[in-house]
Amino acid sequence: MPSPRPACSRASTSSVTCWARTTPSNASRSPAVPHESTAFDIVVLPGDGIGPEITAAAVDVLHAVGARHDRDFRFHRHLIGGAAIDATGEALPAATLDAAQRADAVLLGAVGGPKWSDPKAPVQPEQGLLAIRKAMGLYANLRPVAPHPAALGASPIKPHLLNGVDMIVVRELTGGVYFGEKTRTATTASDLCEYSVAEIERVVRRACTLARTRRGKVTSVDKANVLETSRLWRETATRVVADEFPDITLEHQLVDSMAMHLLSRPRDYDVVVTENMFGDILTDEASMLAGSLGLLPSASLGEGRAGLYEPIHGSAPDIAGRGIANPYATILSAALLLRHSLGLEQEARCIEDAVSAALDAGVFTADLAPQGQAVSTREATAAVLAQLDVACPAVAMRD
Ligand SMILES: NC(=O)c1ccc[n+]([C@@H]2O[C@H](COP(=O)([O-])OP(=O)(O)OC[C@H]3O[C@@H](n4cnc5c(N)ncnc54)[C@H](O)[C@@H]3O)[C@@H](O)[C@H]2O)c1
Ligand SMILES: CC(C)[C@H](C(=O)O)[C@@H](O)C(=O)O
Ligand SMILES: [Mg+2]
Repeated sequence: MPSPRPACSRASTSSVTCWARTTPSNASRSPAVPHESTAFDIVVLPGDGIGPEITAAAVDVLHAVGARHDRDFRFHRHLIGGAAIDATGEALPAATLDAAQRADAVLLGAVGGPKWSDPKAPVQPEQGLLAIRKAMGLYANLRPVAPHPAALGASPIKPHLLNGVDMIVVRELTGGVYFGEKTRTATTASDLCEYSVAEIERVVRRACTLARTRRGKVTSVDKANVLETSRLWRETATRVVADEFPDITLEHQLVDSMAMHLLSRPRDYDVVVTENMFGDILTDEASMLAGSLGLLPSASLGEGRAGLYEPIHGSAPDIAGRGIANPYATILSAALLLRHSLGLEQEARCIEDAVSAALDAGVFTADLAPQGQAVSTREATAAVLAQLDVACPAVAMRD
């Protein structure tokens, strides 16, 4: 297994030229043996809002990488979310789930939007996303946070706090309050938050395995001063680390103060493991370390090889259809797909280096750029495609 090393953009002129690589090969999932095959079936779920724009960008990049490396990526588009509700009445049609379960990997844009947000509607787009995660057993959602040196100016956090920040949040994805029983009367409502020991153990093990390939530190985030589920979480995490990962430094952090420390001393964190809802909220907050929601990719993994890859952001209805969404988070999610599901580490690095080089070259969409200097989604994608040559010369020659 290659040891983790920083990704250095060859085009970089910044004094900090290495973009910390946050997802070392095969580090966070069951052994991913490099694939013998050169043909791969990738299910693409564009979804709603900016989903179609950003998945189109990532597919373009995958096509280009596939062509350069003689890989046959076969894309199969299916419906999910609001688009699926409009067409079939269901947020996750059976045909979509079936295709996803047979694919080598799934690339998803985003779901949801005002068109489908009536709380009284029989089905909501977000249910499709939760259902596919659950049905595919994708319990570990890896959300790397490594601010790019060229984009530090877009962050509201002081640059001296950001240099060297390199963490991965491992968010539990198929349990907790998201999936507990819901009740509703005219005057009350409840959402049950439930976790089993087995659910906590497996995600903590995933976090510790990942930490072993990094700085060996795991921060477990909970609310053990109030919640029973958090007390079970803390107890279980402590036992798993003591029994199985004595080499890992484990610290516990309450989620409210974590929200503060994340911004005041983000460099201190290596692997952060937490339950479903805390992970959702903390990672949107952490995106401000990187400068934009549009920069953070994610990988949702289970025990099998196939995973689901999506940016952490949503369907951004406020900018949908305008061609200005930042495609980098989705393109970087495609890189995670190549690494974790297809075992194509070199190709994954190629994409990451190309995005890094595009950022170094100042190719910023509106979420990152000073007013008047922003490029469109397509221009940003074109810059990544152009940088594939610069970022991967050795691969280009080999092929
Ligand atoms: N994984 C998903 O499919 C997912 C994730 C989060 C939210 N959602 C859904 O998305 C809808 C909108 O939610 P929201 O507005 O709270 O969150 P959001 O992430 O869609 O948008 C929040 C803000 O960030 C901006 N933004 C997000 N992605 C961007 C990108 N790639 N480039 C530039 N700017 C970007 C948006 O324009 C908006 O101002 C809701 O229906 C929500 O349920 C879906
Ligand atoms: C849309 C919503 C169900 C989803 C979540 O909360 O998991 C989103 O916020 C995310 O971060 O992927
Ligand atoms: Mg979220």
